[in-house]
Amino acid sequence: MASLHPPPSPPILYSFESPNELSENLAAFIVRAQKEAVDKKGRFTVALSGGSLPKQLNKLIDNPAVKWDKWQVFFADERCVPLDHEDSNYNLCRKELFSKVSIPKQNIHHIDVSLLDDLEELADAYEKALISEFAQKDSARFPVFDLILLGIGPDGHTCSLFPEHPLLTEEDRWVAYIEDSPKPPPKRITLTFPVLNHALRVVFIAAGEGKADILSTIIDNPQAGLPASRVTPSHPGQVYWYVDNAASAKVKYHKSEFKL
Ligand SMILES: O=C1O[C@H](COP(=O)(O)O)[C@@H](O)[C@H](O)[C@H]1O
Repeated sequence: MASLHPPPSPPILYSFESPNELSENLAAFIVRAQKEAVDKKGRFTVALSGGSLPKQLNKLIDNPAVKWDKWQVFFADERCVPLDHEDSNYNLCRKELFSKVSIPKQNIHHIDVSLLDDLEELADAYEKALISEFAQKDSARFPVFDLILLGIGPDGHTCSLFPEHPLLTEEDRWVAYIEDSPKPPPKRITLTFPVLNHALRVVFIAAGEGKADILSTIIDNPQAGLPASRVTPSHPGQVYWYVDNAASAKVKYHKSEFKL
């Protein structure tokens, strides 16, 4: 019998000459996603990562098409440290983006640092922040982000979902915590696969030859089951890869031509 649910769409891979060209085209894509979301629902829900990602959003700054007051910003993962700590993903995004644009403070949903001593409470509180943004306005079992922006680590991790970690099998929670991250700092919270796999658009961003080996494993060999390969949003969700040619040098998968 035919399934009622179409299978996830294959990823779309765009590869650009340089990190600069990557950032420009990524900005154009984000602006289009924002317009679609705002026209439809009056708001744009985005999850940001830390690492190398925030810098690559630089072409959004000073772009008059960006309606910052419509953005509702969450974190795809966060390190459980104070907000002004050098390991904080919030702090990194603040330096690279928030301090340069005008997102209303109440629309940037960071962790509650008064709960840093109790990670279960902290993850629960973050999940509640997601529930109040999504569950009251949409009626889905899991939040449906308009856009989730992700990075990849050299071991194939994404968010704070690390290879072979028990969290890879989480099916119910929206936000989970870990205390044993193989990459420091050890204590983190993360969106789970059910959340990633209900998003409308998930974009992985990677630049530089240091990402070349892991990128080819994630994209060309998804059966290896690395965390980034497990991001396969259900219909009508779509995974995109925005990478530069140095990062995609070893990838055999078909590269699409970028068109807006
Ligand atoms: O620890 C983390 O690492 C990943 C990848 O970082 P990158 O520097 O290799 O881009 C990042 O996406 C995640 O948010 C962060 O907590």
